[in-house]
Amino acid sequence: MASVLEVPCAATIGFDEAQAIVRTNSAPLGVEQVALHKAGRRILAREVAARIDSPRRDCAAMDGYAVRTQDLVRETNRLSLQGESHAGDTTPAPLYPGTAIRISTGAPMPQGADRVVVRELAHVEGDEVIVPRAQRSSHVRPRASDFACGAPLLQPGTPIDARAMVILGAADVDTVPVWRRPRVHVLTNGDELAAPGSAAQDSHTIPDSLSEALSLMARQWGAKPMGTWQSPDRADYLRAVTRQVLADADLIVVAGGASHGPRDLVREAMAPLGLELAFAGIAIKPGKPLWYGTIGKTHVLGLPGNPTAALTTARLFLAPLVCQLAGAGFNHALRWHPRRLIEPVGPVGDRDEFLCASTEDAQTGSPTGVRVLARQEASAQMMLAHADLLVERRAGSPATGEGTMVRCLRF
Ligand SMILES: Nc1nc2c(c(=O)[nH]1)N[C@H]1C(S)=C(S)[C@@H](COP(=O)(O)OP(=O)(O)OC[C@H]3O[C@@H](n4cnc5c(N)ncnc54)[C@H](O)[C@@H]3O)O[C@H]1N2
Ligand code: MOO
Repeated sequence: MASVLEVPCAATIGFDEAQAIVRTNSAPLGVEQVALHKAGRRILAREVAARIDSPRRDCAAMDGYAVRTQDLVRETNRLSLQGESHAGDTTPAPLYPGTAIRISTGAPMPQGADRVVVRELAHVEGDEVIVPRAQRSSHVRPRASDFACGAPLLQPGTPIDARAMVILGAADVDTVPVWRRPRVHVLTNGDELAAPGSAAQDSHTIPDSLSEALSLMARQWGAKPMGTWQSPDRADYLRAVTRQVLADADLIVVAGGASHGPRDLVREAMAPLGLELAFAGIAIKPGKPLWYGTIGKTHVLGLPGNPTAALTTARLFLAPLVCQLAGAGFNHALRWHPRRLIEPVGPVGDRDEFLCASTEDAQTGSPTGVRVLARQEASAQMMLAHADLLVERRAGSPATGEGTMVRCLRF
């Protein structure tokens, strides 16, 4: 990467190039072994193999009677009842010709039995059970028919969700190798900022609406939030905070102070700490002042201060960067999908646009439609209440009518 001093702040690159730079500069951080009960939402780093067969033995799939198919050749068949087998029992006694054993779902099949007659089809008379001719299903779950001991269960990169938890638990796994979570610090800056709840008493301030939002977004995509820090527009203060958080930051997210105002000091403040800038300025709307670099091994992502611009660019860059560092892969956060515009949109200028939009049912009633919100303002915040999607429109695209397919990303 070039030094901060070599790259003019006005340098503007395209969206795809900027994403490629962030992606290729970042990699998963390292592997740690974590107890299963703490592994929820983490990303599997290595393949995990089953430690046991499932089922462990041939077992009953239904409550009923374990029998031999050869004993069920007539329309009705009378068998002598000989004991029981329940889930958790040790191996039951073997089944002899002409006999049946009462069995419950999940219980081991007695040796010699090859099918279960469901309770509903049988009736008991004294110490005998009367069962019909063999039906199509044997209602037996063969040993290792779900998975065998040693079988690979989940591929590296799999997020450990509730479904993955079932599989890992079933395979008797108690610890799993997962990628380390990126430790993220959020740094907002501006003389005007005050913590939410404390702005009303001072009319010169505005609430800092980004600290908690960015911290939450980072956490939602797999980061470990380490703290939020507020700085006035002072280079010495910004530098001191940065120096302090560098001790345990994999990623510093900065909001504000990204453009060219006399008080946009963040990059200048970080330069003496070794900031290596990869880009500053990108041809997208909103988010033109976005910048990215590293200080040693720490990634630094600079978002514009306008809140909707900050959140939009965070969704496009912070979310995939966190996913990349957390082992889920950059594109895990970039699941673009097509939707049909339900209203026309205007032409696009010379920057790619990412528009706040809302999911709308198309006239067919299928939830595939999208409505681009009317007033797109990088500084507006209320618009976010309705924006559950971002719509991508490439630079130079003409106005387009209702019904056109556009690429969308969950916001
Ligand atoms: N001469 C130019 N001026 C501006 C340009 C430009 O290219 N040339 N870009 C504009 C664009 S686009 C944006 S976006 C803004 C962003 O600039 P900064 O990142 O330097 O942001 P600030 O100046 O610090 O703040 C902008 C705006 O956002 C408010 N803000 C900042 N942080 C927060 C926060 N944590 N919570 C709530 N609101 C915040 C701040 O009060 C300002 O109103 O610059 C344009 N200017
Ligand atoms: O690009 Mo700025 O991010 O318009 O608001």
